[in-house]
Amino acid sequence: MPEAVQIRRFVPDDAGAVIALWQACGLTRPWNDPQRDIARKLAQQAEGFLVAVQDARIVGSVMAGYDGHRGWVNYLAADPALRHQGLGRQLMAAAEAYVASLGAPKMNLQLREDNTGAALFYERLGYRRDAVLSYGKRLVLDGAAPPPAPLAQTLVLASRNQKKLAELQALLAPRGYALRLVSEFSDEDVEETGESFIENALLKARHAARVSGLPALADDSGLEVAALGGAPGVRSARYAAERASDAANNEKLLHALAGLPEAQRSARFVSVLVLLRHAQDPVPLIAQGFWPGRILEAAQGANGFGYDPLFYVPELARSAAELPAELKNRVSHRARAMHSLLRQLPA
Ligand SMILES: O=c1[nH]c(=O)c2ncn([C@@H]3O[C@H](COP(=O)(O)OP(=O)(O)OP(=O)(O)O)[C@@H](O)[C@H]3O)c2[nH]1
Ligand SMILES: [Mg+2]
Repeated sequence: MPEAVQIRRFVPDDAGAVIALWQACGLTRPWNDPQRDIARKLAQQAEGFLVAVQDARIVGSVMAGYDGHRGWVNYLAADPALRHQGLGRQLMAAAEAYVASLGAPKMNLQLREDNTGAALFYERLGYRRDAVLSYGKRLVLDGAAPPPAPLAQTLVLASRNQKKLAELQALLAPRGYALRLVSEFSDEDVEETGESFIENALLKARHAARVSGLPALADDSGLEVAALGGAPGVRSARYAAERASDAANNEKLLHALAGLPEAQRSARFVSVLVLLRHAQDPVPLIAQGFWPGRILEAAQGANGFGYDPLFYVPELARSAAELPAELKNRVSHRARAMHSLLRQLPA
């Protein structure tokens, strides 16, 4: 006899099974990349992404969220082998409870006009067809080939941090850009004298564009801890000392927060990206990305770099150093800044 269905939050390891389920239920469409849809949900109200599990198998899913006016539900899927057993109803009840807990006064959903089976299902749950037309406009063409790059395909990266290089390269490769490190062109160290991430990123990018003759990308990033008034902030790399090791910085941070309860350990990573077309570019492209979390009491995980082992990501219930590189690169401050930067590039 199969065990009872459990509904729980989606975790990244569920992705393969969930996508297979969506395919079995006919929910995938060429213009919606399911991996990207999952990544987007993990970045927004991730706790509204639920799965149904039976005998350690994913048999259902639902994505719910609240936009400040209405609750919305997407990707409701129930294993076709378990039809008519109340699984869809159970998932919808969980989705409704979630958006109601956020204060949403009404749940909305969209159905394709020819999906009469689903229409009957929702009517049985008390949903009524609204006298409205649904309009949409695509802002990102997920399924389409990437637009041609407007810049030279090779950019110089104004950084000496190999971990940043790896993350930024992975983010830019799908758009056809390659990165070369500034150290190929100059050994000179740029002093990061700015008070803001933007100022420091500009200093680094100007220098790299000048010594290489290439368009330049710089990332200035860091960790802001609320209880420390935003420190270490722009000084994150040199918090414990000039050229401090990650371990020394982490140790100093733990010490500074010693004894503080969880509720007072909130923090965020910040990444500012600057892109200059040339060394004198008067109109730099600038993008900022933020990643909220909190500081753990002890290091967890071995991936990533810097403060990753101390940075806990509540939506994923893991430290940043426990995330596979590919997942960190979908949800991090750097990924968010890069998506914003890419949106500013002319198509
Ligand atoms: O755990 C982390 N995960 C991250 O994803 C991350 N991003 C930034 N940081 C911290 O902030 C400093 C940046 O300082 P920063 O922008 O000056 O970079 P950097 O000095 O390492 O290299 P460069 O690019 O300046 O050459 C870094 O060293 C780290 O301590 C991170 N820590
Ligand atoms: Mg630096």
